[in-house]
Amino acid sequence: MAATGLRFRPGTVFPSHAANPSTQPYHHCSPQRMHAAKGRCRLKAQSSNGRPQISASSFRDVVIDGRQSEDGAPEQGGATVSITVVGASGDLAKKKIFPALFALFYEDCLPEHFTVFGYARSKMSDEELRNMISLTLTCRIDQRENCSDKMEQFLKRCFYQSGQYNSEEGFSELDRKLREKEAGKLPNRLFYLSIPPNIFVDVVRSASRTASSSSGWTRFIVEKPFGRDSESSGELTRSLKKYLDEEQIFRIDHYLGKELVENLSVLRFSNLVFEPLWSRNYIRNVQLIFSEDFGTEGRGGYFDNYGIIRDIMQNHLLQILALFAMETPVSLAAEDIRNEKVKVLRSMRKLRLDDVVVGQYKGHSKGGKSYPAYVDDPTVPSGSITPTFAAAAVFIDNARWDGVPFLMKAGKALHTRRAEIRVQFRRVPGNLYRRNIGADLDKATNELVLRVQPDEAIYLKINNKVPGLGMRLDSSELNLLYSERYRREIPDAYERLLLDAMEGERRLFIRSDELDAAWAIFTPVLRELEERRVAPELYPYGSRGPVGAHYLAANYNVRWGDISSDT
Ligand SMILES: NC(=O)C1=CN([C@@H]2O[C@H](COP(=O)(O)OP(=O)(O)OC[C@H]3O[C@@H](n4cnc5c(N)ncnc54)[C@H](OP(=O)(O)O)[C@@H]3O)[C@@H](O)[C@H]2O)C=CC1
Ligand SMILES: O=C1O[C@H](COP(=O)(O)O)[C@@H](O)[C@H](O)[C@H]1O
Repeated sequence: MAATGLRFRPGTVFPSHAANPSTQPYHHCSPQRMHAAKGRCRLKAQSSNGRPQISASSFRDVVIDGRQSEDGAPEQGGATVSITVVGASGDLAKKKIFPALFALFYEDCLPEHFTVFGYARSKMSDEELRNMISLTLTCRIDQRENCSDKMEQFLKRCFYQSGQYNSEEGFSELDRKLREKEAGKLPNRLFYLSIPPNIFVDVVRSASRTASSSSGWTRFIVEKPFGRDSESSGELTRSLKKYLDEEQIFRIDHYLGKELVENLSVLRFSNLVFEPLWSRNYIRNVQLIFSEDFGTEGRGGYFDNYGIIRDIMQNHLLQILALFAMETPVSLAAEDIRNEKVKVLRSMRKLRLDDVVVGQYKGHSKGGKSYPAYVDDPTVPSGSITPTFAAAAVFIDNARWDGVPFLMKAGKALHTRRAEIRVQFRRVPGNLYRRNIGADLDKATNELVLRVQPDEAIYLKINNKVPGLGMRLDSSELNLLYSERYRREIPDAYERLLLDAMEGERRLFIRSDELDAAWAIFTPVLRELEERRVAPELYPYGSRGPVGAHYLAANYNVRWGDISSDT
């Protein structure tokens, strides 16, 4: 396989190469497989914008004989990357970022010379940070061979700096320690802002002034929420751009790092059977569904200021929609893809209040167990009307999608945890088998389901003849269940995105014009919901959500796919 310019990740092979051990997807890292994995993680030579970059591969290439000093810091020569997790004491850092960094290290996807720093106000020694990280290692790696050895090696590369978020002294001290670890190598620095949004700008101001790399790149991964509406988002962008170029800002939407979402474009653009059907001519409606079987437990304080529309719909579901509906990009380069996504978003109608249903979960007892209401959370103001559930019908006013309802549904404390994309096709015109199907022809239409999580799968519902002498049809599934088809584990979204940020690959990060277009769709309705104090429909914790969602779908002659079947 040609390597230059292409991105090879562990497992990016076609089955026809399976006989060649050097290209086999590796499942777990035996020494031989580790060697193969190194190759696959490291072959990328250019970032999507075509600029030469100090990619992970370059580290390995430049430092041919790189050695570590006692404390794990790299020695002279070559390049290095320092990853500073700002807000290191927080929930996301512990739950996702450190485990993802360790998984990348374990898979040999990090550069030869790297250092991880935690930064937060909490007082902690390096040892305490290491202890914290090791205790919260609940990643996919923890059952693997050599995990504890690798963990020890990883922890040696982790350090901590305590400081205020608006303090140039704190970040100057960090800069001093970073320089020490960089030990004269070409320094590249990645800051991950895993902090509440009200301090994003403080951190960027202080860190960019005092802790930017002197000669390598400096990048900032910015977590959501990117504002509450068009105005605050615009303000945030303007403030960040006082200190950073757009090129340095990596706005993360972790749904874009999920395997099935990444696969959406492959499915569409590399299979002849799908793309010709991908329009209003054959597709009746598209459904984007997110549900969680737990409430806002522990995050109520943050959540109450945002609500489910801002937490899930305006970003995760809308990003999936844009990828789903975009025209074929000129190439797979980040700017080509983001150009197409922004065109779709700009073609969308502003969401109307009549096309939205909001809900909030209420307390519920079942089987002797009681489940709290949203407003029982002590961090939620009493009498809050913040929606924990929303359903919406959105439309793309362009030639491809004119009149096709895109239905979104997102909720917390529902009966199941699931994220999926459902594509319901039109009925077969003049269907020869209509007698066998019955009166409701819409029930017998094809449905393509991409289950993003859990149990990743792609399946297509088709009408099929039940074997036998008669002519009875049923709805059956052509099912690609990932756990059966692929032996390898699916990486966490944060692994992919962290690696991308280090490689300067922006394809899965949100550009500022995409963000503006996304807020333009939702801001008017969010304002109206708040100004009119629209009361959410209450639904019991653990239920399927408000019935209003069914009426909304029925207005467009749609049945929710996740309700009508349970598959
Ligand atoms: N947690 C999650 O599942 C997800 C989080 N996010 C986003 O990631 C970011 C981080 O989230 P999360 O880790 O949950 O946040 P936390 O509330 O855990 O905050 C992270 C750290 O920031 C510091 N901090 C907290 N509140 C304040 C404050 N008011 N002023 C100054 N510092 C504060 C604390 O560190 P210290 O006191 O030590 O300085 C804390 O450990 C947020 O933007 C969030 O929206 C996005 C998706 C999912
Ligand atoms: O961004 C967010 O996502 C999580 C759900 O992420 P998942 O990868 O576990 O599906 C959600 O719980 C949280 O409220 C939201 O802020």
